[in-house]
Amino acid sequence: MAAGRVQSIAGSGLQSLPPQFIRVPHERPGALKNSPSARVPLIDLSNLGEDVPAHLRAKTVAEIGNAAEEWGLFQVVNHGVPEQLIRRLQEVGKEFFELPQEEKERHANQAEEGTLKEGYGTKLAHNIDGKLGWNDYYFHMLWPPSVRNIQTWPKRPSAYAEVNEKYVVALLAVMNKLLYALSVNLGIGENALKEAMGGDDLEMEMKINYYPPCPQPELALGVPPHTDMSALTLLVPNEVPGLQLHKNGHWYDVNYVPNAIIVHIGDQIEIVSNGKYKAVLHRSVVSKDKLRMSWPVFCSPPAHKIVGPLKQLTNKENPPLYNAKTYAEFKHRKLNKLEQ
Ligand SMILES: O=C(O)CCC(=O)C(=O)O
Ligand SMILES: [Fe+2]
Repeated sequence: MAAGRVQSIAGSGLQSLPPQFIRVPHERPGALKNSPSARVPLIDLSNLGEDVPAHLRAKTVAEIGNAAEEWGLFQVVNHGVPEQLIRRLQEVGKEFFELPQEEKERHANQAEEGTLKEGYGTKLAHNIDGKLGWNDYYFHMLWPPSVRNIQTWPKRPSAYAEVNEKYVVALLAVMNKLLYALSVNLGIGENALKEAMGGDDLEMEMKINYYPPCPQPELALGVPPHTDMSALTLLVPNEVPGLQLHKNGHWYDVNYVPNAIIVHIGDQIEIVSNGKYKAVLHRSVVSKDKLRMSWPVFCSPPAHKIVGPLKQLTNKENPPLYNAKTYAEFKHRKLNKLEQ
């Protein structure tokens, strides 16, 4: 099946949702009534600064550690990424999606089932009765500069590359702070997690999610339930809520906090921490009359890096709970639904 763009389908003025987007009843957003809005932990990252009293820093490290253990997701404020830069990132991403369809198609990726390829895309169903998400996306490598393929980035708007290059530098500092705090909280030395994720070879990938208004949002999902394969995912949404996380058998809305960055613990941090930190199960829902967009940046080890439970965290009483393997192998297995 050729990939129909959700944006084009949405723009054709439908009154009801085409069948390929209708989820089975138990997957529908309304299946669990009154899913409460979760007050996910909100953490002030300025308290990790060098000039902050030691007891405040220790308190922040503990807050981050607890959030990673209990929720696998939290939001950070005073993170050091300028508000204006986040706004620019969002403007240039939105402007790309507002280009004429033929121009967007010139950036179309060569998507194969179950993989993300650089460029503009729409996910294909994984199997014969697989349902589609109400979502188009753009995906490209962002960091380090040696892995960027600028020719796969949007060419318009013309500020796109410059804004993204600035954004990733600011975001790298946030990622480093988080990996530092997560390491210190495990009592394994402040650089241990960064090193376990590849040190300076750690990679960052930009995804822009575009969720147009949906005629029957109660029957659809934007992105179906999953944990991210990454180490950490750092996401900024627009102001339209839609991210939900699964906790204690319920789906909870993640509340929108202006200018906050949403941090997801991904599979690789769960593995190296031998399960102490939890990769968060999450999904996105869509809106009847509003455009939702989100900008997750996936921070992941390079393909060749072997990832397994850290030796310092395992012993006779705490045997390793995960098999060590390269990140490339992990991805291959997850995308093809093979046992890890
Ligand atoms: O749009 C969102 O808030 C979540 C998207 C997501 O989970 C993903 O793209 O991996
Ligand atoms: Fe995700």
